[in-house]
Amino acid sequence: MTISPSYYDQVGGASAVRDVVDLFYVRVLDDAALKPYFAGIDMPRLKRHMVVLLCSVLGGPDPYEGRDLAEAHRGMGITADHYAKVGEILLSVLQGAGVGDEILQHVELTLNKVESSIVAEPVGTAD
Ligand code: HEM
Repeated sequence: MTISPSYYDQVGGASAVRDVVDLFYVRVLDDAALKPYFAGIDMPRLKRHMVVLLCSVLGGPDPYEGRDLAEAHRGMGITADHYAKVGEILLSVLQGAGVGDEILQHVELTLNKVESSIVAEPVGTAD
């Protein structure tokens, strides 16, 4: 019987995820529309929490112990457009790091699932 390695192992573990997260925030802060959200934020701490979250989404060994995503983003007024931009940056950095389609799809699905916790406006409502 073959036990296939977790997505976490396939992407190269914590050090690969750290590299992805570093580049992710470089790209996010490089975007004039996104940068203001991060004014005054403790970026090393944010990066640490994002690394642990992304590792756990990929099936890594440690559970995410940062704040609940709804609580962490409450009151920021994040729009669906800005959310989409951030999601695209994450997927493009993962793709640039050589992460395969199956894992990209898993991350995209997860991003869709947590969107309503993070954006400040109703998601997917017609009126
Ligand atoms: C795309 C999905 C997103 C994920 C998975 C995510 C994940 C996280 C995580 C894990 C934290 C740290 C929570 C903690 O303090 O324990 C955080 C905080 C934060 N996020 Fe996000 N985030 C996302 C989208 C966004 C977007 C779209 C924006 C703004 C455009 C944003 C802005 C922030 C800011 C400013 C903080 C710092 C909050 C603080 O320390 O007070 N995030 N996010």
